[in-house]
Amino acid sequence: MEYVSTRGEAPSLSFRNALLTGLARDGGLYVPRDWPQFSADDIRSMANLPYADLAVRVLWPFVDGEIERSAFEEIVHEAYGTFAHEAVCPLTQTGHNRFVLELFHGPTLAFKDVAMQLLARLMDHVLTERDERATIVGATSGDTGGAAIDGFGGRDRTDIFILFPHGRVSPVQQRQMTTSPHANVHALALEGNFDDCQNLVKAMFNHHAFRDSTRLSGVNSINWARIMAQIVYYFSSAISLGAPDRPVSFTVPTGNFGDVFAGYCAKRMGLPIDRLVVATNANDILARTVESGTYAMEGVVATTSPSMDIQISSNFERLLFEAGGRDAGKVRRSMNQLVQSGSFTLEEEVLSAIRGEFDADRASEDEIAGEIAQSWSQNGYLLDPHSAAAHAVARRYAESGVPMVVLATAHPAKFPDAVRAASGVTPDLPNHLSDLMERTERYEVLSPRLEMVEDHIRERSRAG
Ligand SMILES: Cc1ncc(COP(=O)(O)O)c(C=O)c1O
Ligand SMILES: N[C@@H](CCOP(=O)(O)O)C(=O)O
Repeated sequence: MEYVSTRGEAPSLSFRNALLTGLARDGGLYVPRDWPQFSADDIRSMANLPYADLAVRVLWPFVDGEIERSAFEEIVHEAYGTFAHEAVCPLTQTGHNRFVLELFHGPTLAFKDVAMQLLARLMDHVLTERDERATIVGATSGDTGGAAIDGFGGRDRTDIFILFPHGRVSPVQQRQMTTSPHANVHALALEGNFDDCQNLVKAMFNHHAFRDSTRLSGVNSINWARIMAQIVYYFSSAISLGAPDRPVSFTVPTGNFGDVFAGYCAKRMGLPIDRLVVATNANDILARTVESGTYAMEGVVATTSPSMDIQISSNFERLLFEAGGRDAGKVRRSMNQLVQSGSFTLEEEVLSAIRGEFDADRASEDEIAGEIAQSWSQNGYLLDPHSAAAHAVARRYAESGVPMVVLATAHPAKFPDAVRAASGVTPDLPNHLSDLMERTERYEVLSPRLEMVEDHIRERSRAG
């Protein structure tokens, strides 16, 4: 499979090169040249497969031939062997025709593990085959960082640098990044918000001399392989609920638009998805965009769902590319306008293509707290604030006869203060993290200046 950039000016790449590249050299994001297709019979034949076997079936067309099939199977099985639940991503029913897809049974209790456990092993495999090293950079609003550090920590071929907004992640999230015992892990607390961290990561990729000298690789959802891995759980949950013979809708707590874009990919591949509902917190740029047709940045407010406190939603660019008929010129113009004026307006046909697939809505802080409380008192089911935002929004989009699956993207124990305040219950961390708050922290505080961050990384990277 070949991968093309959403901005049309970078060379197309093979799977292995797209995996190691992260952001395209023209500033765009890679997407597959074609969408693999699964017929209804293909999907029927996937019923009852264990999660790892299903992942091999769904993902193989994206990898096809570039990694040996037996090695790929081994990597996938090893990645999902790290999950604490036999089903990997189990479904729980929380209401009439409403289900929660639990994506938090991985090592760091966040949905990021589903992709990161696979990505780290795939990168390691390719780097070993090529006898190369890489410098991994990532920006996080809390969860990507911990998951990446768990995936890459101790791997000899990579040094990993994670930029997080100082003081704006939960204490559990911070410690998952700052207590790694591995020398190849570097946690960097930036004086700024998540968008500042993400802008710095993109600026490092766009600084080609730095990028080449440090052999930069990215693990944010700008990396296609992150999205790819997340497609699988749309298949597993929809098949459990009757696909391909019954359509299913999904509500997805959204920030960088990676997770919900993976649902869109699943639909393009033949999975009968009815609606994809984008759920935001008070940082509702995506809900406003779908309502008004204008993507307009405002300030970020800190919420109890910090991983969604985002204004620059990277993967929306992938959707613009698809909804605009893969017109890279249009994407470039919109992205340039965003940089210059902080907003862009969608053409009528692009907006109507988006509205044809997506709904979007927000949950306020009060609604999120109310949802955590209601779910606990009615069902004895604890939601974390991100999942609660989606669960609250999902109630508004119930359709008779179509199951609604709400993606639960984090374990409530990652956000104990917000969960306790809303429900009166303090969720416990699982055993493997029970001493997390006593572990010694190691991190550097930096100001969000490109030269300073680059110098810091250059001095510590072993890849150059
Ligand atoms: C717990 C949680 N929920 C939801 C999101 C939003 O996901 P995405 O950025 O893929 O839209 C994130 C961060 O990515 C997260 O960590
Ligand atoms: N919410 C994310 C932000 C980064 O998103 P990514 O999916 O692009 O890595 C986080 O938790 O860090």
